[in-house]
Amino acid sequence: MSKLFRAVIMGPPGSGKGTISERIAHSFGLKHLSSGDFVRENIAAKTEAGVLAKTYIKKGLLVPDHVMTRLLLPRLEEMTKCSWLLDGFPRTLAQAEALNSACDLDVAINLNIPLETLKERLQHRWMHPPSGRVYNMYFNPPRVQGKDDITGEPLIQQEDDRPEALVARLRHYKDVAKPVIDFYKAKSILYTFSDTETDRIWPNISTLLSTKIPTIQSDARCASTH
Ligand SMILES: Nc1ncnc2c1ncn2[C@@H]1O[C@H](COP(=O)(O)OP(=O)(O)OP(=O)(O)O)[C@@H](O)[C@H]1O
Ligand SMILES: Nc1nc2c(ncn2[C@@H]2O[C@H](COP(=O)(O)OP(=O)(O)O)[C@@H](O)[C@H]2O)c(=O)[nH]1
Repeated sequence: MSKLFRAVIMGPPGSGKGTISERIAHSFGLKHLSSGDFVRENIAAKTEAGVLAKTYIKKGLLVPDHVMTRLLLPRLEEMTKCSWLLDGFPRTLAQAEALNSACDLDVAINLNIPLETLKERLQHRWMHPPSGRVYNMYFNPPRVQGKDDITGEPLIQQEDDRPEALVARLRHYKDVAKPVIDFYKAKSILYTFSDTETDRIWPNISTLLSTKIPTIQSDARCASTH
């Protein structure tokens, strides 16, 4: 049987996790699993974890670790035949430890993007909340201004993407992400990419993954996203 490949992608809000994950999923046939999408699906389906998660998100808080792991780990356990890339999880050391007990990771991608770049990007990020699809008015604008490409539904700007909220959000990210980064560094699977442009980072990530995933055979390719 072919070897399965498991990776996580980390980075502050606006660092390009979603954008780069889509490119990886498309180029390497990994399944893109987004924790934000899982949360939104559970909220829409009114599952027990979804109802609980909603109360935190409404207050602009992270969902507690035990709720996130309860939501995510069973989904990962179902995917024994897929190579996957996990985006948005783990965000805390407790989540990284829980994931470590459930499976072995091959690579942890860490995006290191300057603060000014993050501010600029998030100021222009528009989102389609039901699907989690994101746009940028310059980098990847929607076909019709203010409308989602697939459904035609309106796009919104998230409150916490506004510059005033961002600095506190980034400080919080740094505090909780540092132990996770150290955890993966100690396991020698951490790969950090620093630049202001996704298009300059992407060739380096692509080269890394080409060496790490020489032959994902067809039975381990799970091309669709989430
Ligand atoms: N690993 C996680 N731990 C705790 N809460 C999470 C996690 N993943 C998602 N969430 C919750 O779901 C919400 C939506 O997640 P999502 O990743 O789509 O957006 P986000 O926080 O705006 O991140 P980013 O801007 O980095 O894309 C988060 O704001 C958070 O409340
Ligand atoms: N200008 C610019 N915008 C980008 C670049 N890469 C991603 N974006 C946009 O920046 C925003 C944040 O990217 P996203 O993938 O959502 O980041 P995430 O929060 O880490 O998942 C989105 O609106 C993207 O379309 C880039 O290289 N340049």
